[in-house]
Amino acid sequence: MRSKVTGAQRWVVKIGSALLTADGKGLDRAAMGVWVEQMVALHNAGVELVLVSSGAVAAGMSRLGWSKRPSAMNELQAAASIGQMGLVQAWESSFAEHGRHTAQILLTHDDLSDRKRYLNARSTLRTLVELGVVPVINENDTVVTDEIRFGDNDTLAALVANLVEADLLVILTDRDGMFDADPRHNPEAQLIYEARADDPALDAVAGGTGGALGRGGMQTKLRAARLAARSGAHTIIVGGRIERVLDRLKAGERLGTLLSPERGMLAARKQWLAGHLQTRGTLVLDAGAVQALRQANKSLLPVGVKTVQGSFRRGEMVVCVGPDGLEVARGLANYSALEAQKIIGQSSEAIESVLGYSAEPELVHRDNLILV
Ligand SMILES: Nc1ncnc2c1ncn2[C@@H]1O[C@H](COP(=O)(O)OP(=O)(O)O)[C@@H](O)[C@H]1O
Ligand SMILES: N[C@@H](CCC(=O)OP(=O)(O)O)C(=O)O
Repeated sequence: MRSKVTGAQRWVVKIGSALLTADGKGLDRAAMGVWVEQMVALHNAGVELVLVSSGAVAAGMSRLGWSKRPSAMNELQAAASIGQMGLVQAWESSFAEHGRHTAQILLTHDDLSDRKRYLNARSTLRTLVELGVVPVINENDTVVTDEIRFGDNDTLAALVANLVEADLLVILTDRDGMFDADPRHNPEAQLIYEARADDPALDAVAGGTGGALGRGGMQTKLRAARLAARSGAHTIIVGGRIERVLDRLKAGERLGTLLSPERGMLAARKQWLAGHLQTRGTLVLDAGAVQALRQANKSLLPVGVKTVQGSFRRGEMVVCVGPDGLEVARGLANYSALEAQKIIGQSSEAIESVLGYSAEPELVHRDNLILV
């Protein structure tokens, strides 16, 4: 029984090109329908789901009648933009049969390394998930080159797992999981059931690149598991054609390869925060706020802040000091310095009328706060 999997509340499910297309002949609608049924069952069981779907290039190739993946970048990008239409239509109509909506999100890695875009993507995704809609994410292939060339949606899925703070990343692929050698070349290869994501022995076994349609192979899947582990997520690499694979994973069956993070989710996040040394401003707290942070492990609300110093943007690191000027904590601000100036000393309910909008009730959420 895999308790980390059965207990996971937020899943990112990534489906690769190798699986989505029926031997290069367009999208495998029947297979998509079977995954959708299972995803809907997970949803009904209270699991929050985000889907990362490849397959745009492969679907575009089929619409254009191309049998060979083009090597020219402009042709790949054209194929992706044509195929993306079919891809989202197929997901939307399949989920609609179960009364569920989907939402299309196209992202690039650059979007996620820019703090402001990162926060915007995060709040959109959170809102969609709260609305019970399944976001369907793919790379924005028109504006990127490296990712489409390397077929690296595995990395995108891991970045999404970090973004939505998923506890589980499920990478569905055309093999049963990660083997101790490339099964295409070594029929004796054995499935690895469990490992620590950071185990260096895995580098040697994940050497080969992918198949004709997918491009990343196991290497990008391993890297994805390591990235996902940074925010404390577990990763499962598993065969998407295994019967009722998602249902069985949810039931705790030992399928595929489970790659575990070295630390728990919150610990991983706090560690990441602690390594974030550059601070952009200071919040001076009143005695009550200092006590709430230190003794009750609470979030910092605007009402407990007396002054704001420095110039910081939403998402940047600020130092929190007590009335005596001594550092109490540091954390990521939910509002910029200019916005913070306007809302300090006020109740969280007042944020909306002061700013004209309200992002979060806290100035710094406790998950983004480390006590000093
Ligand atoms: N150690 C390994 N275990 C399993 N598969 C491997 C391994 N090394 C390389 N591979 C290859 O990786 C392929 C899956 O990657 P890829 O084609 O990129 O799929 P996807 O489109 O699902 O991302 C498999 O078909 C397999 O041949
Ligand atoms: N974003 C592109 C390429 C991504 C890709 O091939 O990734 P994968 O099959 O997951 O290794 C697509 O949708 O076709």
